[in-house]
Amino acid sequence: MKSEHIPRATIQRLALYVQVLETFRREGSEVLSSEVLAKACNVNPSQIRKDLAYFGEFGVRGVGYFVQDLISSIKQALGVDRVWKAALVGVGNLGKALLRHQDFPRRGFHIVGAFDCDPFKIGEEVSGLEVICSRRLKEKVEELDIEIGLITTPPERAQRAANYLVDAGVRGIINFAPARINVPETVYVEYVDFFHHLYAVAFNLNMDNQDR
Ligand SMILES: NC(=O)c1ccc[n+]([C@@H]2O[C@H](COP(=O)([O-])OP(=O)(O)OC[C@H]3O[C@@H](n4cnc5c(N)ncnc54)[C@H](O)[C@@H]3O)[C@@H](O)[C@H]2O)c1
Repeated sequence: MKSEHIPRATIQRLALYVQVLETFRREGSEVLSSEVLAKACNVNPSQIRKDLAYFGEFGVRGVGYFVQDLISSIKQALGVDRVWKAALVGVGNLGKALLRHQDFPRRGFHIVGAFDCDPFKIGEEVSGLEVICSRRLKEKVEELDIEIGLITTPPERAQRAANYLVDAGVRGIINFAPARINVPETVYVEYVDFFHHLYAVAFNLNMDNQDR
């Protein structure tokens, strides 16, 4: 892999390529031309070549990409060809839905700890996991080898949840709560908020309506 900085947009496109390639694989395709892959991903073929070039040489001139090989190579490049253990903090509506979602283990992300601060929830079982008091995060992160934290608390509690995770040694956080969190530079945070997508759709519909 080249040591230069890989843009975030490239990482996001690589995830998209895997998603599209897996669909082709399910449908029985073994080889794909770069044009077909590019069209399905809604990018141009040179963009795909540029993105893949960060990680090595892929594809055969005049043939295209071998679907399974490319999926394996991209997953290896992204570091998702292994199991990652995660903790979820905030076992409410969203937290429970994520805990019950079968795609996490299927894709190599095992949520092995569920934490909450509500005494009525502590001890409850959700999707085979006992809800544990968030004060015990540090102990459990060490015991269970947890590397990723998912925050699904109310926004005003997200910083506290992040503090628990950082203090426990977690270096990767996905924050589903609509709040920015402060963490040390060594901790990587991703924010997920479907309202951002709804805003984008609403904005575009609004623009279309104004053009009519
Ligand atoms: N990212 C998205 O697209 C998206 C979608 C829906 C909801 N959300 C957000 O997800 C969050 C959860 O929503 P919900 O409907 O599940 O809320 P909820 O009230 O049902 O659940 C929140 C849970 O967090 C727990 N909690 C509070 N403080 C805590 C702390 N310090 N440590 C551990 N647990 C703590 C509460 O006891 C509760 O069980 C909210 O911030 C909401 O805005 C995001």
